Amino acid sequence: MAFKIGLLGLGTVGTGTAEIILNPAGRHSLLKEIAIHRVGVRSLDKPRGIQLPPQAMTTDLEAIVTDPEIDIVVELLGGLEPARSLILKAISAGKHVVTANKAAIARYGDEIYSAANAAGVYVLLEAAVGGGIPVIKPLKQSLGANRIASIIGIVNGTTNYILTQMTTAGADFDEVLAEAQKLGYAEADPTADVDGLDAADKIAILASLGFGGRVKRENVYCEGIRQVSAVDINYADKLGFVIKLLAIAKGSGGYESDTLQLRVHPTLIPKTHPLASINGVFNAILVEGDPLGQVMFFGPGAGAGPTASAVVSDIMNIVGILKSSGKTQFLDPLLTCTHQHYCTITPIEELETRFYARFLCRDIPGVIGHLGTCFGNHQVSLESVVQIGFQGELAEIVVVTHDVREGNFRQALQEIGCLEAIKTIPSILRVL
Ligand SMILES: NC(=O)C1=CN([C@@H]2O[C@H](COP(=O)(O)OP(=O)(O)OC[C@H]3O[C@@H](n4cnc5c(N)ncnc54)[C@H](OP(=O)(O)O)[C@@H]3O)[C@@H](O)[C@H]2O)C=CC1
Ligand SMILES: N[C@@H](CC=O)C(=O)O
Ligand code: NA
Repeated sequence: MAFKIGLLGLGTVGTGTAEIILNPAGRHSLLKEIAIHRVGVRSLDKPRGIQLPPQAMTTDLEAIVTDPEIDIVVELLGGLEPARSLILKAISAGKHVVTANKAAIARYGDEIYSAANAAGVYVLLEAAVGGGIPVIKPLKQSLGANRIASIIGIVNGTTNYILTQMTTAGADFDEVLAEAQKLGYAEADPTADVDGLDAADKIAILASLGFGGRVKRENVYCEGIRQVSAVDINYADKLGFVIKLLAIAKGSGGYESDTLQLRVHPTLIPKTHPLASINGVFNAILVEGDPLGQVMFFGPGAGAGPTASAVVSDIMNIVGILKSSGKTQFLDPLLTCTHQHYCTITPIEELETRFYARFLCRDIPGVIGHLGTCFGNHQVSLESVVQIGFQGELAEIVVVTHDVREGNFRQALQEIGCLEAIKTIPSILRVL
């Protein structure tokens, strides 16, 4: 008897998922016991890249999540609604759920996992972070013995693809974004990628798993890559850095540590750092724990095949459990989410980090001295100050600070902004 899947969505990831299930040859034998029973889409007339029996296709998604024949609902719609309501309905109908929807889980994880635990069903989400990279299950299971100190990742394929193309080919932002959309990497609304929201969803999920507490999505500090310019990419290169969109979660005391720093922003990374060489659509997540030390998960972070690989592995995981126990009255605590408390997130102005700032100023004697005085007034110590180029009549000065409290750095910038010689401060970026 086959285990029946109700597939919600037949777009990039849905099609990739169906392709694997319909072509089990040469893969794990459990795949032969999985059948796509029904598929829910928005439009029945759209041409599809895969052949499915027309009678399996429907626009009535509620009928799928309540269909008594279906064992596992696979939600690959994206967006918040109707995804959230359909997941909750599937759970209350006793279905296990597999989803790639980080946006919905990051915001409604609390509601969804409470419902799933009460109903005795699994909600698995390996595809939601890092696409095809196994990172959710390793964090839940293989790293469970560790006190996690930090999780730092490049977790958005679209922005990494854009930054890589801008760095290596001097490509234009809008053109590369259009390419990423064509390749199926970007979200339906690519502002979620470009503005860092997708990465923020993902780090909220990873932090919750790594640090054993719930995270309020709105507490994740988030900046995207719109302000990263070719000029800064060049300066970063000259100073020995590359610019990447990083998602960072750091705890103060391991598992169930209550205070976390949680942020997404473009970051200058030393070229020697392991994350510096992660290019294109690839993602990587560097986890540091005690006693393990550092471990890095690397692979394709978006796209049909890689993401479907993660979706299908979750389906197989559930099928394996159903086959061996026949029921799931007692959920495996290493596969579920049972956190009850919310972590406290440190406000961004309290955090200490290095900064890169670029100033455009009149080329008059003493400017660098004035900058140094303003920084000194706010306990901001400088690691380097360089004046390399000109933009028209204006000199360009770039500073890199030592670790400083963000609040102090911002106060210093305010004072600097009032200096007669300073015209603008076009870029402020953090440095790892
Ligand atoms: N693309 C990627 O690389 C990755 C995506 N993800 C996540 O996977 C999920 C799916 O993404 P992706 O496949 O790229 O998205 P697509 O936009 O390519 O596909 C979405 C599918 O859902 C259907 N759909 C959407 N809304 C509705 C609705 N209201 N009613 C009925 N059907 C609906 C669409 O139907 P129709 O075809 O008729 O329009 C389409 O088949 C998202 O949560 C995304 O964040 C995660 C990792 C990587
Ligand atoms: N839009 C996302 C898709 C995978 O999660 C990305 O670009 O990483
Ligand atoms: Na993954």
